[in-house]
Amino acid sequence: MNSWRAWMVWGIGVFAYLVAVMQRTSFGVVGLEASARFHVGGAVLSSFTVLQLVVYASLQVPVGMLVDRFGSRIMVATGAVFMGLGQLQIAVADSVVTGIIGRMLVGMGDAMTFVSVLRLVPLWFPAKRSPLLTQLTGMLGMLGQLVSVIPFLALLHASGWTTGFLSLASMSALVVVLVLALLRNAPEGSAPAQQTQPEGTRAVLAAAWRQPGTRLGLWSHFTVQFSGNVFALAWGFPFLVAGEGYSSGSAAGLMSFFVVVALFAGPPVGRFVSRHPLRRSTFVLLITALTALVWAVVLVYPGQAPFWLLVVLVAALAVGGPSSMIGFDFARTFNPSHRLGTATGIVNSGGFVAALITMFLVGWLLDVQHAMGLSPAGLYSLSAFRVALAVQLLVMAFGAVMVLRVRRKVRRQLAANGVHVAPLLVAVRTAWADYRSRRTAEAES
Ligand SMILES: N[C@@H](Cc1c[nH]cn1)C(=O)NCC(=O)O
Repeated sequence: MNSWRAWMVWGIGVFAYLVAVMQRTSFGVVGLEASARFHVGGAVLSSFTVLQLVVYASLQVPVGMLVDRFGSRIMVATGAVFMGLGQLQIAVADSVVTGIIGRMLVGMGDAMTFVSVLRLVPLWFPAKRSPLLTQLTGMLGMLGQLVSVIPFLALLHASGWTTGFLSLASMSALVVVLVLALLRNAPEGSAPAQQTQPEGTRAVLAAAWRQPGTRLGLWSHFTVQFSGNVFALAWGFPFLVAGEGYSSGSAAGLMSFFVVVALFAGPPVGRFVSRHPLRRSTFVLLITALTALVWAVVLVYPGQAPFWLLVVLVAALAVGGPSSMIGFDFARTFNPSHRLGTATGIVNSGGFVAALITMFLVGWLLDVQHAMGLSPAGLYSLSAFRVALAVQLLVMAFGAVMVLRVRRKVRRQLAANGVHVAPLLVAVRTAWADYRSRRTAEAES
């Protein structure tokens, strides 16, 4: 394996993903301008994001199957073409319908990128590097969110809507050129994806789904990622400002802190996964329990929650992003490479489906309380948010139960292959005893 080539291919893949994240988040940062351009309020504007996410989530499995069939190169390039066309459309759109079509095109292209880029990792790098590189892919891609918050917003303010979105479209054009010129599906000599696929497309899907490791990845992604998405993409800002009564400047600060924590948490999570592959689901469950606990404290806190508590909440939510990458690690370690795209697509639909369901439930619970006169202080009152956001605890509990159920199957499968996972307490006690005897041996030598 030619290592500089592997790094170049991965680097181009990561750049394509970073641009996809930038396209994905670009609309969210221009809420005020979009409101004026399309003459609509927040509710209609949020439907732009929701529809984009619906398209993204519903395409994950088909995209995964296509990546296995045609390889990453063509899928990443096609994704960039769709995103470029979507942003061109937004650049000239002046009605809600034409704007939504643009965002849906962006969602389609975005859906094709992450799964395809992740598939490059095990094909170009040795297995021991995969957990960390998977984390780094997610982490570096997140920088795209900062690009849309800072330079894109500045350009749009300086040169106007059309120039801003045309510049985004040109970034996708650059991705198409780079990918077609330099990105290859696999190192020379290893057979291209479509030739190594011994089963038909449907059989690949069925086999990926039947593998309990894929479903453990799906439920891990479902359980640990959605709360952060719901917060960052939909309800975090209204909760902090209208519910908790903080200024929009403080809320924006917390949102930026979210990105920073998610960025820095990636490598430690990757290292943990490399060192303790048999404790991946336990890690997911611990982070979920921690998130649920912090949410519970925030939601029952009498009156306005103190700022430090919200900082803790945002940190817990942000760690959910890198932790959800463990889901892709399950997909990779339990599936052969010819169905890795399909398995990754199945996993990636988990967190986004959970986020969409929860976003809807929170909105619905706010509406119901208001309609029934249960939130006299207003639709977005703190008491109404408390009830509505508590629904997340149910979704987390459901996901955790599914993780535990599928994990039993995975452990039975591992045991059949001679790998026995000791109960956590036994493993911790053994590790502690090993550590103590190492220290004693060091002290005596
Ligand atoms: N878990 C996220 C990515 C991530 C990594 N670090 C923080 N977030 C994920 O599943 N991403 C899919 C995508 O298309 O972005």
